[in-house]
Amino acid sequence: MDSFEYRDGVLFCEEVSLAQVAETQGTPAYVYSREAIERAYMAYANALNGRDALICYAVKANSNIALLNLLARLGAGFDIVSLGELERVLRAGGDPAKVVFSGVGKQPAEIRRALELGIFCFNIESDAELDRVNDVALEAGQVARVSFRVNPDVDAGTHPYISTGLKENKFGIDIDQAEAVYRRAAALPGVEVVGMDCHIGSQLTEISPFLDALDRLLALIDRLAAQGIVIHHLDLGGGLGVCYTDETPPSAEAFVEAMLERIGDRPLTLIFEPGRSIVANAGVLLTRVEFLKQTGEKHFAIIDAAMNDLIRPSLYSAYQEIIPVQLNDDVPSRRWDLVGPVCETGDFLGKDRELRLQAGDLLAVCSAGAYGFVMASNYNSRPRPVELMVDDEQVYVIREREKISDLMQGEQLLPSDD
Ligand SMILES: Cc1ncc(COP(=O)(O)O)c(C=O)c1O
Ligand SMILES: N[C@@H](CCCC[NH3+])C(=O)O
Repeated sequence: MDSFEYRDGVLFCEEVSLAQVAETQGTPAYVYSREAIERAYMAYANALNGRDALICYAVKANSNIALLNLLARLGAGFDIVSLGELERVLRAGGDPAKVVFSGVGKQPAEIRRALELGIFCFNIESDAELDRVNDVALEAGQVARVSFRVNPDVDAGTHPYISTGLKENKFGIDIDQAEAVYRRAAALPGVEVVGMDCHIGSQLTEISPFLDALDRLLALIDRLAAQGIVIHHLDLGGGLGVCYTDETPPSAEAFVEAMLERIGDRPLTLIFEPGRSIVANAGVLLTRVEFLKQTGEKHFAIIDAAMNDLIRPSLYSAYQEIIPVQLNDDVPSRRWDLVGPVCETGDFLGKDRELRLQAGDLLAVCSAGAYGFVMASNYNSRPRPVELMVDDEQVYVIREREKISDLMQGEQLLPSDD
């Protein structure tokens, strides 16, 4: 987290004190560093230098339009999974011609709109979806460019909830059935076969599962070529992990170089769909300690952020580092469970954390830039946090804190009984 560092005992994001940010913007608050986002994106771009490639940022990781706009300015394409994400990309100034559309359940209206905008490619995940895309394209008088998401049946070695490349997962087309699907697609008038894609899971900390998947896909590409079906692009998905605590994932450069080396001089346009590795460590969730409380042997710090603001710890038992915004060596250190105000036992952001805490202290939950705000909910009728982008000395509100009135928007009372 280079863009976040202590200066005289206070945590800064770039040139901005996070204590100051909490004072002016309140808590909980998501704070992102522009510099960190751009650096993470450029690590991919530089490693691909000169190669025919597209970096399609996975919008699901963090879909704020200000953030998408920064990436679009750097030339990014986008990996989307819904009409909502597609419209966000457009609003952010993204180029539809650099959009790939993933996801297992694309609706006809979503396909229609994507065709109308001329996206780069549909990443198709089943036989039935192929028929739907073909039908919608024919109705629209268009031809859809398609790739098939091949499930290579490799173990990504990650949390079972975020592993996607095994036979037992719902994603993609079994590699053993893929040839037949490609042959069928090649004969359909509403689609043009252009690519192959895969995505084997998220938060991968080793290169070897990517290489295993790549080898299986390259062999399939060769088998298809022998049948006259030419694959023009290969999309390796996202999935590169980040350091939340002591993980040591390969750098984006090392990862891209390993893929390039294995692909050699094959005439393939390469696509990557990174999400987490672009934004996770570019963001923190700022929160304030409301109360300290002891029950039996346990010490709880009740903070103003909760599982509805950041669900990863509750959902995946994910570990996110939690650090003080202002260092305070005068207070004794002890182990705390950091819990939110939501009425669920599973509402915690960290357990058993050694910290020096007093009521009123500010904390930063680290690595919260990916799958943070986007997975936030209004459970317990809690307004979602403000999102802020720091750029050098400036702080920009890129999404206002929700108001109580926002929570009831669209709700209606029944007509009165009299
Ligand atoms: C198809 C696809 N592409 C890209 C991503 C982004 O993955 P990550 O955030 O792990 O890079 C995901 C989510 O895991 C995905 O499902
Ligand atoms: N939301 C998950 C990752 C899911 C990846 C989406 N395909 C996480 O927070 O780790």
